[in-house]
Parts: sequence; C-alpha cells; structure tokens
Amino acid sequence: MEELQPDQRRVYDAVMMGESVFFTGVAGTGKSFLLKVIINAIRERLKGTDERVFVTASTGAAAVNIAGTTIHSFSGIGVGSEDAATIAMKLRRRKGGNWPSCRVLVIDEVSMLSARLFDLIESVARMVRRDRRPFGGIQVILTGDFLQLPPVSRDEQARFAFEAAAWPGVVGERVFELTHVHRQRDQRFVRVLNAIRLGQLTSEAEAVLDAAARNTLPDGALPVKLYPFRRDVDRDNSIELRRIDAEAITIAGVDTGADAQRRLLEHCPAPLALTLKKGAQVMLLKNLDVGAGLCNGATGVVLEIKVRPEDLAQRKAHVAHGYPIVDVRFSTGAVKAITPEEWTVGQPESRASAKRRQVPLALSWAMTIHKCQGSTLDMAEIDLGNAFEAGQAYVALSRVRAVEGLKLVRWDRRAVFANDRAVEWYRVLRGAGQVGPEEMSETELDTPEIDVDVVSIPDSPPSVESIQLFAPAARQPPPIPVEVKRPSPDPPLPPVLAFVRTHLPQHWDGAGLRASPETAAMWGALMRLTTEGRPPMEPQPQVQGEGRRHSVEMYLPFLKKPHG
Ligand SMILES: Nc1ncnc2c1ncn2[C@@H]1O[C@H](COP(=O)(O)OP(=O)(O)OP(=O)(O)O)[C@@H](O)[C@H]1O
Repeated sequence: MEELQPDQRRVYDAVMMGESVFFTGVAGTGKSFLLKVIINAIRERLKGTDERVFVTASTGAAAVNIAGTTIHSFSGIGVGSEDAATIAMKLRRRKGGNWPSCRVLVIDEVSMLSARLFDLIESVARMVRRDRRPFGGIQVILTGDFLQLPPVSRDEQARFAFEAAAWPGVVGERVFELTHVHRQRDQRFVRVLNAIRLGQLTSEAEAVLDAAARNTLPDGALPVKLYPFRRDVDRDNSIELRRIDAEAITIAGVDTGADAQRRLLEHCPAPLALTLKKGAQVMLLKNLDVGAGLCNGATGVVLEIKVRPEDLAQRKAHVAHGYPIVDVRFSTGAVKAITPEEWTVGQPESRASAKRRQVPLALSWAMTIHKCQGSTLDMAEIDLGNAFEAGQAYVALSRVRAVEGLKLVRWDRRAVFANDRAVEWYRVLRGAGQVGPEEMSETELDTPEIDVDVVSIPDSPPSVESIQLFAPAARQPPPIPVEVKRPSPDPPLPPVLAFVRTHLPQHWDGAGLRASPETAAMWGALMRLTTEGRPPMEPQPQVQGEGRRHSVEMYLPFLKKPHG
C-alpha cells in the first residue's frame, strides 16, 4: 500500500471497517491520492465476489480523473429531471441497473453535486434495493471540498450536498478533514491560501497576491494561463499555435467501447483531435514518472513529432503501434519521448466502459479554472479579472506548488470570495470537533499576537513550558521576538502545545532569540531534537478557543501527547 499520512490513514481505516464517510480538506491535502488508494484496496477486497465498488464523480472531468463514470450515469437518474419513484420503476425493468451489485459507491467531487440530486440518488438507491437504510445499505465514500467550485446548477442558488435531507443519515459523524498539505511546502503560502479559501483577504494574503501581480516569472518559464472562461482559453491557445511558423500536425486519437460511456470521453483531458506544431507549449496529462517530474500537469515544449511511415505524406497522424512519438523538452530540462496512452471511463471490470488512446498532451498556453480543479501546476499566470464563482480564485491560486510560480494578471480583489454557507458549515464542523487543524491559521492571521504554549516535552532537557510568539507575519528568524516563560505549574497549562513550522523556519537554531541564554539553549535543544535523526515535525494543531488568543495544539511525532 502507498505511504499514507496519519490523517489519511484514519479515513482509510474507517473505510476498511465498512463505514460510510465523507472526507474533505483544503486543496492539495491528498484527497484524490487517498481516494485512489482506497479504491484499489476495496477492489482487492471484493475480488472474486459478486459485489462491486462503483467509482463515480459529480462531473465528467472529475470522473475521467479517477477512471470512473458520472454519478448521473451510474445511478440511472440521467439529467435528474424525473422523480425518484419514476426512475426506480424504470430501473427495475432493467434489473435495477447498477444498484443491486453495488456494495460500495464512491462519489468524488461531491462538493459539486447539488443537494437535490444527492437526495434523488439516495432515494432511488433505497427504492431499487428495497432497503430502507441510507443508500439502501450501500457503503458510500464521499469526498470533495465545499470551498472549491460549487455545484453547477441552473438554479441561482444550488444547495450543497451537506444541505441534503439525506446527508446526516448517510455520513453522520463520520466526517474527516485531511490537514497536511502536500502540494505546497511554504507554510506562509499555505496560510494565505487557507485564508483565501474562506474568502478572507487578510493583510498577509494581500501582500502575497500584490507581490504575485508584480512577479516576473523566470526566463524560459512556461506558465499555464488560467481563465474563468473557456472562450479566453481557446483564443489564447489558437493564437499562440498560429504564431508558430511550423507545420501543424493533427493527431487523431482512437475511441473504443460502449456508446453510453463514449460520450463521457468528451470530458477526457486529451482531445480526440490534437493539433501540435514543433515549438508548441504542451502539458503532460498522465503521471509517467512522478519521481522524475513527469507528472500530470508538467509543462514543456514540443521538439519533434514522429509519425508512422504511412502518415508521413499527410498533415494528419494516426494513433497506432506506439505512434506518433512526440519529443518534449519539459521545464525541468528533461527531454522525453511521449507515446500514446489510454484513458478509461466507466467501470473497468465490466463491458460498460470506453477508452481513448491519444498522446497524453494538450496545448497548455491556457486552460479554464474549472478544468484545472484537481491538478497541480508548476507555474501559472492567472487572470482573475472575470472571476464569477465563489471559490474560483482559490481553486486557481492553489494549483501552484510555490508562490514563485505564480503571476497574477488583472488582479482584482473582488475575485476573492467564498460561499457563506460553506464557510459556516466548516465553522460548525470544526466547533463540533470533527475536523482538525490547519484551519486555525486563517483565523489567527490578522491577530497581531499569538500566544503559544509549549508544555512538557518528555525527554528533552530542560522542558519548555510556555512560549509566546509575537509578530506572526515575521518570516525570517532574527526579527522574531520570542519570550519563553518559566514553568507555571499552577494552574496547569493547557495540554501541549505549540507552534512551530508555520511561523518559524524549521532549521532555525534559535539565533536572534530575545530571551535569556538558558531559554535560547532550550530552544536550540528543541530545534536540534526535531532536526537530528528524528522525523520532521508535522504540526497537527487544533484550535482551542476563539478570538485573539489561540492556544494551538499540535504534536511533534516523537512526543507523547499528554492527556491522551
Ligand atoms: N501520502 C502522500 N504521499 C505522497 N504524496 C502525496 C500524498 N498525498 C498526496 N500526495 C501528493 O500531493 C499532491 C496533491 O494531492 P491531491 O491532488 O490528491 O490533493 P487534493 O486534496 O485532491 O487536491 P485538490 O483539492 O486541489 O484536488 C499530489 O501531487 C499527490 O500525489
């Protein structure tokens, strides 16, 4: 099994116990990564039985991403215009469609499924299966982030799945939040993104985005331009392609499989007809060698297009026998020969699937923000001038790994906004203690002072009892005034801890600490402890209390958590 982080592991374990769950998390916390691990494990477990796991998503693009189908197509609801009883009746004539053999149902990007459809699907499940339990007794695995793009609906105000009547019965208390961001390492950028996710343009966020508007990307950089609207994307890509003085070659992909599923291939990131030229900017659409940086989203430039001998005389190249071969120089400098790959939609084990074979490349001067949801980009030039949707700015900004790879054009502060109901839902959830950390950083951003308590660190002489950090926005060590107080056993300090990676560099040895030599030595010992032969610190804070003072709980993996 892939290496899961502790927060991911908790979800995995609950799923393996047979529980229905919803797991969420800010962008880049590995929701899709975890989902794939879970799907593989369940498939393995159900092998040789009549029961099946069905993998679905709320949108075609998300379905292609996880090699599944749309929830509409799986469930038999079609566009969802009929009532549950009518749909169930029709399905019964087809032996219940997919429902009878379904043991586990996965719905990815459930955040883009409206409450109305969620309820409709849940009722259909109960009726077709003649089982009154939620979803007719099926184990349901839901994931998504309600603060990214909302449900697509013709109604002005589509309600979220968490507002569905059936939601509490389906997931109950089994809501998990992944908290460790994998996509970005820079904790300041993570904090800024988390604030933007909540629609808060904090002073720190504003400073970072203003700087990104002035940012000059490195020479030779190949940023992807992200736009709210498709028309801008198509315009940019065709203008840029036309600008290149080289012969255009159209690569004809091949679609096979069941008709109903073939329609889904429209959402395949690889177009059926892909027109390229030498010099075109392209993006890789598959993970070929993640370790070498050849992953979904990696950008490069076409060096050469090698076609089958029989296609040589034409401007059209066919996908067959490993051809065409497109040599691409990636932004890492690596040159790689890219050959056709396959995308499967539908249910891979059954005949109800369709495949597209195409060279896994797309023109990548520009793409829509809706399309980029779920991907990771090295560099992006983001046009937020026409942002129209809650969460859209957040989705766009959170694609890049580092702020250095970000350039804002037509930067407009009004682009940053979140859906109030989704914000409130997360707030209540957090209050109920169902979710973990990371969220704490948004609330504290505007707080000029943060009190952080570090208590009883076993085995580390001497023990640090309390640290107060001021100036949360300080970035470099020397200017951060840190005051370490002496132990105050009475009244007892709150259970552990502390602070660290979000505000102080991990390898800071305490230089510049404004404190007694003894305190500085303590701090140094603590930092050494965390950096020498120990696993890196993984803050797992939980907000305790509200307002200006935050006591942040976290534990360093090598410390025992007091009070259980
Ligand atoms: N446990 C892990 N070990 C190694 N890499 C991981 C792990 N979890 C996630 N990642 C990597 O982190 C990156 C972000 O993960 P992923 O795309 O699954 O996040 P996400 O929560 O689905 O993000 P988004 O909400 O933006 O779609 C990916 O490159 C993924 O491979």
